Amino acid sequence: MTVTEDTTPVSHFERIGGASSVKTAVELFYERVLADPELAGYFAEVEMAGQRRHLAQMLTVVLGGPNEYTGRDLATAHQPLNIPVAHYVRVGEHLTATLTQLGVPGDVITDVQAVLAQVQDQVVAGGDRADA
Ligand code: HEM
Repeated sequence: MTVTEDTTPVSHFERIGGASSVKTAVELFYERVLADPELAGYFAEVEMAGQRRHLAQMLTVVLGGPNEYTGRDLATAHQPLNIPVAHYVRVGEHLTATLTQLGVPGDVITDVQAVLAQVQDQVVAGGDRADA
């Protein structure tokens, strides 16, 4: 029986090791992004310490940890950047590769990818679907 797997309230956040694991993942993720010549330019003027903090806070929420997010909403932060779908896909690949490299379980990665798909319209150019 695997009933306990479905009913035990252990979040993905706890399973992967909590805040320190998220911090490591975010650091590795931005190392990859900044080393990618297709993406580095977006971050040329960005203050990366705050950027890492905000992504770590957001990833924590996505993984079912505490919500302490203090950044802007995703559409406000990304719509001015005119990001094409190809770059959105590339960023998602870097995140998946990072989580895989760190040994994050496959079901957690699948759930993170599902959230990435949900926010695509807020992130990519012209996709702002704020239900006004
Ligand atoms: C795929 C899902 C994505 C998520 C969950 C995400 C998450 C975030 C978060 C939490 C922030 C901080 C907002 C703030 O500090 O107020 C941010 C900012 C930023 N993101 Fe993303 N992001 C995503 C995709 C992308 C992509 C595809 C690019 C570029 C190709 C990108 C480039 C940036 C840049 C340059 C900033 C800083 C904007 C500024 O400071 O004005 N992001 N993102």
